[in-house]
Amino acid sequence: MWTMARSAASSLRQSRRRLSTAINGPCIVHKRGADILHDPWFNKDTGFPLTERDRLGLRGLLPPRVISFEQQYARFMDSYHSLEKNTQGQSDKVVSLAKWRILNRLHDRNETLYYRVLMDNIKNFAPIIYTPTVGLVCQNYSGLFRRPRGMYFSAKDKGEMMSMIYNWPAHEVDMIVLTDGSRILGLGDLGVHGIGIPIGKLDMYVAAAGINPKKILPIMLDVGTNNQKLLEDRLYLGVRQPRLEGEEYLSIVDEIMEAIHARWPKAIVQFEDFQMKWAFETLDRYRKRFCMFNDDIQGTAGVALAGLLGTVRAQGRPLTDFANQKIVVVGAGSAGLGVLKMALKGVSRMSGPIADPQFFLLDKDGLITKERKYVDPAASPFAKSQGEIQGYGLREGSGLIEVVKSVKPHVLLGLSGVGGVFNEEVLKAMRESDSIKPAIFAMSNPTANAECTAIEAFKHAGENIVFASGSPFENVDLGNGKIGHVNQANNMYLFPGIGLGSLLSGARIITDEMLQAAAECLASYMTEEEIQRGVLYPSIDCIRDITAEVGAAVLREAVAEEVAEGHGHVGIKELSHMSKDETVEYVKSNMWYPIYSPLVHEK
Ligand SMILES: NC(=O)C1=CN([C@@H]2O[C@H](COP(=O)(O)OP(=O)(O)OC[C@H]3O[C@@H](n4cnc5c(N)ncnc54)[C@H](O)[C@@H]3O)[C@@H](O)[C@H]2O)C=CC1
Ligand SMILES: CC(=O)C(=O)O
Ligand SMILES: [Mg+2]
Repeated sequence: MWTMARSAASSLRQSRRRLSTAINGPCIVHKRGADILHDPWFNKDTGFPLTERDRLGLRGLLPPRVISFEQQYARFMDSYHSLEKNTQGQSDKVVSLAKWRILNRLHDRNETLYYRVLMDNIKNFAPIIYTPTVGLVCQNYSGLFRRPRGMYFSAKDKGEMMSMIYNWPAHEVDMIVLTDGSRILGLGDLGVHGIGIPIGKLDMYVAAAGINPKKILPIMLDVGTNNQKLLEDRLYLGVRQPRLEGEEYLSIVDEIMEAIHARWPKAIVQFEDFQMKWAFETLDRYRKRFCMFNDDIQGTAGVALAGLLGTVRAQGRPLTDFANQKIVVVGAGSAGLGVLKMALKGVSRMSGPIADPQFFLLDKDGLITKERKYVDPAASPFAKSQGEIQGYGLREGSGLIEVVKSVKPHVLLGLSGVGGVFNEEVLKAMRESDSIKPAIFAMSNPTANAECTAIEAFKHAGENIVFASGSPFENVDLGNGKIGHVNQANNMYLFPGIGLGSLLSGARIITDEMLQAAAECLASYMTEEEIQRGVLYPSIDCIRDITAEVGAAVLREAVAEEVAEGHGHVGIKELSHMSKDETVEYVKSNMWYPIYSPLVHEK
């Protein structure tokens, strides 16, 4: 299946142009008057037509003039551009937070308008509501907090979660992103402040996958924090106690999972930014019982694999050559190990099982080998034996520069969370890579934690590299009329499609094959011409289209594997009779699109 379907790519190009604009039907609302104006799900601000104002008891509660959606949109964008102008010259932090605030105020007030401006300006706004600014927001959460968003379950709620879950006002929930705040991006344990991440991820679900914002739910599971600074902060909003551990911790996660499942048995749960030990343990514990996945392990792996296959194509080699690529992965955490696990599977699918894949794994203590006293079980398949590294003159704990100099890798991939670890010396050593187009993936987030910047990579490693980063960087002007293209290797290209495809198939569980299908779909999205220019991933402007394709691929795989049960009125029989194109259309037609729907009051 690992082939590049050129015709598929060109039909995708066409479908990118006809963005699905499903008309939303009327919306039932159980409130009236000021309660509607104060509910961002239903509020249209000055956009309520006069007849609706009469029907809903709004007459007199708004200025008389009706402002159209387009006018409201233009007014917001004007305010946004004024803010950009007025904050010129101020620090990045001040500007980013000011932009986040203006978007957040709109989010709090009018979700339809918020999601439309987000969708239409995704390239400019994703860096604000998602990485990197979301990291800054989490770090400053206590100070920025104005009103809650999502649900908060804490260690103090043990035994109560089954009833608490019914406090959420929406009857239907499709998509949940759950965190315990223990590893927020590369920023470490941020405790309850980590809620910003599920919020940002779910914003991407709405913008990219068209999940109805009334059916999303960010959840913070606050089991304490080991961040001393937060524990000592008198304004810290979370539980001021060290993190629960062991069985005590797991029993809390069990409880929330049972509560979610009891109220919304078909909801998809995305685990996000759990520290490694719990990321793997909870994935193993729940993946056969609930429809869930871990984005950092599984979503990241698929995105990285798609990029790695792109680098093989960029060298003009057949995909089967993937088995011969020398890949150095820096960071043996949930993300790095997820990538290697999926890459190993990819290699054996393409070339059959091979004894010693050319993968070299480093953590904070250097190269991981079988000589090491303790190797995490998830990392042990990638620990090198003496025999495998002898020829390279390497040993247990060899440093990064030593490894790069002796291995001459085709790919250097960072998921360490450590900013600048790909220093000048390391990048210069990549000039001796055995690849004609060495690849540098600095995937850690947010920007300050990237292993190197785009400018550093092109400057030190050479102009012939392909470069990808987890957080966005500008393309690099190489000064000779050429541009160094910057890719964003971020799991945002997959998680919305994984969630959407699982939802629309009514999957009982999310299998490895469904994730593999998602990765394959992303891998085959780019044309040969794009790949040759070093463009490994689509522009974020196309994220809704790529998500529809990924969603369809996941759905079809769920059906093929007989884990699908159908969704709404569309049963398994209908799903299994859909052609590939029909599946894509079906997925698109289920995407929510932000327009004002007529509101119908029902008691
Ligand atoms: N671009 C993307 O889509 C994604 C990026 N990430 C990023 O990856 C980073 C790591 O995430 P996790 O694996 O979950 O974290 P983790 O905490 O589980 O693992 C970090 C790993 O890096 C290693 N490390 C630390 N310092 C190092 C050094 N100086 N040299 C080599 N290795 C070092 C640690 O020993 C550990 O193995 C974070 O910054 C996160 O934002 C994670 C998921 C997706
Ligand atoms: C992108 C993401 O999931 C992370 O950095 O953790
Ligand atoms: Mg994450």
